[in-house]
Amino acid sequence: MLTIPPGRLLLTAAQMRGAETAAIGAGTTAETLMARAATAAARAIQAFAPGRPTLVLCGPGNNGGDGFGVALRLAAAGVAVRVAGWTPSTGPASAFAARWSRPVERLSNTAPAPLIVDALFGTGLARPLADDVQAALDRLRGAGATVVALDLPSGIDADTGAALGDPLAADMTVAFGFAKRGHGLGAGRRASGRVVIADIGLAAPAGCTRQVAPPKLKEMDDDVHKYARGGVLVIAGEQAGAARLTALAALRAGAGAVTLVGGRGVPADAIMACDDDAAFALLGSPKVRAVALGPGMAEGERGRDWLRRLLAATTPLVIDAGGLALLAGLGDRSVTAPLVVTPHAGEFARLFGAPGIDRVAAVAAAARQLRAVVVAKGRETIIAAPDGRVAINTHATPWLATAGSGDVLTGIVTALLAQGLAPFDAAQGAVWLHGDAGLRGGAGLIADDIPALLPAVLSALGAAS
Ligand SMILES: NC(=O)C1=CN([C@@H]2O[C@H](COP(=O)(O)OP(=O)(O)OC[C@H]3O[C@@H](n4cnc5c(N)ncnc54)[C@H](O)[C@@H]3O)[C@@H](O)[C@H]2O)[C@@H](O)CC1
Ligand SMILES: Nc1ncnc2c1ncn2[C@@H]1O[C@H](COP(=O)(O)OP(=O)(O)O)[C@@H](O)[C@H]1O
Ligand SMILES: [K+]
Repeated sequence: MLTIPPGRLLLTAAQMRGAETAAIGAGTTAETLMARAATAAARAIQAFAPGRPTLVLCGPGNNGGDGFGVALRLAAAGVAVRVAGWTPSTGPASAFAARWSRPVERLSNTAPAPLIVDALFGTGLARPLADDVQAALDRLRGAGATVVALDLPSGIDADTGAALGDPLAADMTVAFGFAKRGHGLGAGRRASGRVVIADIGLAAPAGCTRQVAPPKLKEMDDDVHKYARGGVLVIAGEQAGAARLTALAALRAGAGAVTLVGGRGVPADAIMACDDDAAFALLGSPKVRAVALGPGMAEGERGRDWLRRLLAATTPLVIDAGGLALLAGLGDRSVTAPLVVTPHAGEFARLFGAPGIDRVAAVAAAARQLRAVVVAKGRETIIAAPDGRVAINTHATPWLATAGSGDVLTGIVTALLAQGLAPFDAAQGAVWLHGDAGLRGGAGLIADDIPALLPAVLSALGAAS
């Protein structure tokens, strides 16, 4: 049995401003927060690349203020530091800039150094990088310096990870207070390098997005029986491969018994086969604790019947693949069953419309609208619950982008639901296990390998032998 511990928080720029305002309201000044940020960053830099001649690029806002603070601390520690600025500092940053008594070089013609500290823009980046800033970054990029970004690589949108320019790729990013969503998404994920969190005494507001954490395994009761471990029913179409992958994955992920309807030609092995009528009869019995609908399924009246029936039932349900196409065509999407849907990008757009630049917001809205847990699969898988909770999984590999990989994920989610996990926890646990199996398989991975890798994944989490 898995339990899902809370993972690392990922804040938006607005949530960071809220945390800052609350701290300032409680008596901490903006200058104190900036000093804490600079001290923590200077320490992290000294540990990462000790004593290296350094160029600090300082922007006009508080990110630049952090940069001046870092420059002052590195210089005090005896490091050869130069500062280049773009436009004069404003707000609390100007106090830190004023303490820097050495020259401030012009960003447009400053020479590189072995270590570059990027303190141009952080959470306040509001528009694409200006041409002269971009030109300076492009010139400095060519020098091959080690890059440390303060809070975010300059040019990355804090909320979406979108590139508002072409940032210097950081070897390390020192994030102040909390990681931001942009560190884990899109271009921001690539540009951030290793993300180190510097505690500056801020409290996070409620309801922040989290990164999916590795699940924890609780020991299995030694007198358990197969149906107590969770029976799964898989309602598949005619494609035997997809059906078999889902059913096998459910078994490997700990379902005690898996019954498969459809998937013509699937060999019996450990999978129990039955027909639609027998499966209807099983619904609601203790032999079926969760149902998967859709692997290998084409659109048609049989699938629509199943969909209507399952949505109006109370057994936890996972809908994927062909089941999602049927759901997209359904006029009334009211749901009573605890529901998890697992669309890839194309299926998501068909069901809910194109997500636009803010995928997290789009997936959260979809979950609210459908009153279901939505698992939006991809390089970063975004998992949203109807109550507003959102988690992001990056523990995966592009080798998982292989035919049938999604069918395997469906089986794992269904098995975890059958074991009694709540839909949001089952979805997170399954996505992490699937990602970990992919990482273990590595190069050459095909979907058939993923169920076979699950025993090693579960053992590493401490499954009882
Ligand atoms: N939130 C907090 O509690 C703390 C934040 N701190 C720092 O403050 C940063 C946020 O500071 P700010 O809100 O001042 O924002 P930034 O310093 O990230 O950038 C804002 C400044 O850049 C300008 N600007 C934005 N986009 C631009 C663009 N594309 N081209 C040119 N100019 C642009 C704005 O007009 C403003 O002057 C954080 O990333 C972090 O580094 C730290 O000092 C510690 C505490
Ligand atoms: N670039 C990527 N990096 C990591 N994981 C990926 C990437 N692309 C796809 N995946 C994962 O691979 C799986 C593919 O699922 P899906 O598209 O439904 O495949 P299929 O329909 O062939 O079964 C999902 O779990 C998805 O998150
Ligand atoms: K920065």
